[in-house]
Amino acid sequence: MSEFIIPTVDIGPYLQYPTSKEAEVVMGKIYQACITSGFFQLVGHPIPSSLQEKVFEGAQALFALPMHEKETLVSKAGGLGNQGYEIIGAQALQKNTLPDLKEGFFVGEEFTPSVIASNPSIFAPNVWPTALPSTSITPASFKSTMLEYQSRCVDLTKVLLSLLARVLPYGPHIFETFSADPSLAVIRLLHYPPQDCTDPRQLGAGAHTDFGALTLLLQDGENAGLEVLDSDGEWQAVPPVKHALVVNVGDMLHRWTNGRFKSSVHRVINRSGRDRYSVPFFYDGNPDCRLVPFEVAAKTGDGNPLYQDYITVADHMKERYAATVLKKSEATAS
Ligand SMILES: O=C(O)CCC(=O)C(=O)O
Ligand SMILES: [Fe+2]
Repeated sequence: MSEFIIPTVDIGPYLQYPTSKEAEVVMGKIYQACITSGFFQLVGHPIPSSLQEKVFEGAQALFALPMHEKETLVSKAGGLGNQGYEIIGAQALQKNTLPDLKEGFFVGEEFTPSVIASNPSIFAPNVWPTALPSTSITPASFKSTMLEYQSRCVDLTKVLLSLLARVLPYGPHIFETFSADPSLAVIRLLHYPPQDCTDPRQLGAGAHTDFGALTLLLQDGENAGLEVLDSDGEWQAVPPVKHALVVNVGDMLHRWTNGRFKSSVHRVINRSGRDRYSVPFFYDGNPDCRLVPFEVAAKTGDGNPLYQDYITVADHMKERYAATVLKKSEATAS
C-alpha cells in the first residue's frame, strides 16, 4: 500500500501550460493524492482571495442573525438537501453519535423555474436573507458574492475533472454526461460553535465520506478541526492553509474508478475554543447520469442495456441524504 499523503499542490504550472513537463508533475502529484488519501491542498488556483474573504464575511453575518430570522430561511421547497438554512443538529453524519454541532446554509445555482418544475424533487430554488447584521455586506452583495463563488467553484472543478480524465486511461470525455447542465453543485456555508462538551459522541461533523465527485473545501485559515482517517486507522489533521482549497475525492469518483481513487472518511471537531467557519463546495453533477465504472463504460458504450443496472446520481444522492438528515424530533440542538 502506498504512503497516505495529503500533499499541497500548486496548480499554477498546469493552468499556464497544460501540456508542459511542469504540468505533468502537477498531474502526477494529484494522481498520487487521489490513490492514497483522496485529499490534497490546492494552491495557485484562480479563485481570488478577496472573494474567499467576502464569502466568510457573508457567512459570519448570516449566522449572526437571530435564530427566529434564520428559521425563516429554511427552505420550504423539495429538492435534494434543500437550499437555505439548516439548523444546528439537523444532520448526523455518523451513526450512534449526537447530532452534528454545526449550522449551515446551502447555495446552489439559480435554476430557472422551468428547470425546477422539470424535477422538483431534485432542483430547489435558492433562499436569500432580506436583512443582515453587517455594515459591509448587504443582502444584495451577499447574494452576488455567493453566486459568484459558486460559479468559480464549478469552473475550477471542471478544470480538475479534465485533469483527472488525463491521468486516467479512458479518454477525455468520461465526465461529459456527468457535468452536463443542469447539475447539482452547491456551496454550504458552515458554522461550528466552540465545542466545550467533552462527550466523545459529540462531533462538529460526524465521520463520513462525501457523496459527490469532488469537494473543494475552504477552511477559515485559523481554526483547525478537519481530520481524515488514514490507512492505519489514525486521524490525521488537515491544517488550515489560508486561501488554499482542500480538495477531496467523493464516493462517485470512488465508484467510477472501482475504488482506485479513495473517498476517505473525515470528520470535524472544533476544539479551537472559537467559532469555526468553513465552506465546502460539492460537485454532485447531472442527476440523470448513471454511476457506471469507467472500465465498464469504456467496454460497452452508453447505449448498452447494462447501464440500467447502475444507480443514477439522483438516487445515489437521495439515499445518502436520507441516511444523514434527522427528523425534526431527533434534531436536539445542544
Ligand atoms: O467543515 C469542514 O472542514 C468539513 C465539512 C465536511 O466534511 C462536509 O461538509 O462534508
Ligand atoms: Fe465532508
